[in-house]
Amino acid sequence: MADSSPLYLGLDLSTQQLKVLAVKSNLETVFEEAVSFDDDLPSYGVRKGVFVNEKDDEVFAPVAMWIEALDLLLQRMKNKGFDFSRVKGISGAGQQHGSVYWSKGAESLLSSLSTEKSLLEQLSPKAFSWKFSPNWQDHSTSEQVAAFDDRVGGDDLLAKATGSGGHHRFTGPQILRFVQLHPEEYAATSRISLVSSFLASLFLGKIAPIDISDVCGMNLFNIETETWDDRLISLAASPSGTDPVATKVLYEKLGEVEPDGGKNLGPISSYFVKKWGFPTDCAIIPSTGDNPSTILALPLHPQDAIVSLGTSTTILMSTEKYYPSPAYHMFNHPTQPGLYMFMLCYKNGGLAREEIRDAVNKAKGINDHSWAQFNKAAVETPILGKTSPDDKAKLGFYFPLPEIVPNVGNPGFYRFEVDNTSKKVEESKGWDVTHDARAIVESQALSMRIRSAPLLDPKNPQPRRVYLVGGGSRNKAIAHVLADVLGGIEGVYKLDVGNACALGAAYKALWAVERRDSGESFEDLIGSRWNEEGKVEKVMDGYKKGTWEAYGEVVQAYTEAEGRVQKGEAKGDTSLI
Ligand SMILES: Nc1ncnc2c1ncn2[C@@H]1O[C@H](COP(=O)(O)OP(=O)(O)O)[C@@H](O)[C@H]1O
Ligand SMILES: O=C(CO)[C@@H](O)[C@H](O)COP(=O)(O)O
Repeated sequence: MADSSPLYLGLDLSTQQLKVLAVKSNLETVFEEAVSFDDDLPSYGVRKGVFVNEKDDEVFAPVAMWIEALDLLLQRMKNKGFDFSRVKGISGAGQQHGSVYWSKGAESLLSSLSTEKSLLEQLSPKAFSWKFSPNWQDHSTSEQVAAFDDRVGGDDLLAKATGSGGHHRFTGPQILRFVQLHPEEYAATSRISLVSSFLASLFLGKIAPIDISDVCGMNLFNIETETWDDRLISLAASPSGTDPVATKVLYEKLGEVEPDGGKNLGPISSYFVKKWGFPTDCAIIPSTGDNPSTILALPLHPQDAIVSLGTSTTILMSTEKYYPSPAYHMFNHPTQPGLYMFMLCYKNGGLAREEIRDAVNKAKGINDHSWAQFNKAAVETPILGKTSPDDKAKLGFYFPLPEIVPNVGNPGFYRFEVDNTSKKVEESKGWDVTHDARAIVESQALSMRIRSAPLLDPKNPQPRRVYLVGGGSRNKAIAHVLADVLGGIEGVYKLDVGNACALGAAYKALWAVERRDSGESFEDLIGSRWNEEGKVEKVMDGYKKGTWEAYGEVVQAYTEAEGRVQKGEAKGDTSLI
């Protein structure tokens, strides 16, 4: 007999793809599908999911492309025989910070969709006052970020209030720039969604509220008072920052924030029932950011860290401590009031590693994008590129794009050498590009190690476990170097679950629908059904005596070299070879 047990869908609308994953109540993943923006929707002409306007430091994506991706994803699911009638709940994960500007007619369009036509035909362009969404790689808002920091007395006070100092990609500065550059389109905007709440809105058939965790990526929400911060809303609303009418208008465009990550926002819109066969009682649960969603892909212990090796590279931890600093981000936990998510986000993550991979291949006369040479070089190069204890340590910083951590506006590649005895840090005259394969992963991991230290128990300054997720997690050489630098008392693990953000979203939908009452926590419900066998694979030992300590010895030199890069005092190179 055909299985008719409930299914829960998690979608991930990330930079390069829209993915979906379905789980059963016992947490078993039974279906996965994806649409790649570059490969499956070439007519938009995006590269790696985005358009880049280098002149103005803008990075953005067409909203229509995401809608067409959803049409295509559902069609592919149907073609594969997916049984929509079993879906009892849907939640999602969206690339963070991006904003979608709905037109005045949007709600009525969303609520009266005809099954004769696709979502794309009916919503684009009419449902939007602006056809693009700024992407998290955008770097165009320096002026606005300075205004945000100043508004509350500096980036440390902004971090205290909102969980982060001012950041180019954060939605508040992006909205202010939109107000300044596109006043007519802003006036024609009825509501502003994040990418996550945009996704939920499509399924709900009306504008969904912004989620309690993803809202922390806006520089607009005060985590301490648990409400929009009036000082920052009024700044984003008008360049003067003192226009009460403009402030009121922005409050209306943003709407309420939903405090319960497991709230049933309502049943799925009738369009999806009639067109695809979803049941009428399928619940739409708030979508959150892709990073908050990732920490829901497994029951995370205190002192555990997740390293997400996607387009961006992030390190995530769940913590009871609200310990804000402009050096990193704190978000509300997506399901548990009183818990927080710590995050560092590197723009030069996957794309920078790919540049080095290609340079290493080129140096070896290989003209493709395979990882074999990069991996060989990363594993065979000794720790910090030192072949003997007296050798100088090699430290590299690889920023083909402007970087978030540290805040570096000018792209470039920087190589330093550290004298073993004097600890003097000098810019290198250059080294063989094969050293860069290890050096880039060491550099990214050292940054994570140094900046996550305040969150770890000082008596136990290593994570308990490091979990790797995202496209790069299948790479054992990267895991090897990360393990050397970060340690990990129990080791380094790969979360073998397909897409962790989509899985976290599917678990969130499951928890929201099946929790006994609003008191049953996500951790309790998912923890009681979780069996790590088949889902978690140990890929490396973590702590290796001597190795972890060797990296400890260059922490100071690393901080000094990074400071020079940040202050523009290092020369660097514009190419690797
Ligand atoms: N074998 C591999 N080794 C290292 N990196 C890889 C490998 N396979 C894929 N990647 C990286 O994974 C990234 C995409 O990760 P993914 O998690 O799918 O993306 P997104 O962040 O858009 O969700 C690419 O930028 C690519 O560099
Ligand atoms: O900007 C951030 C987090 O602050 C990024 O992590 C985005 O959320 C995009 O994620 P991916 O598409 O790389 O998964």
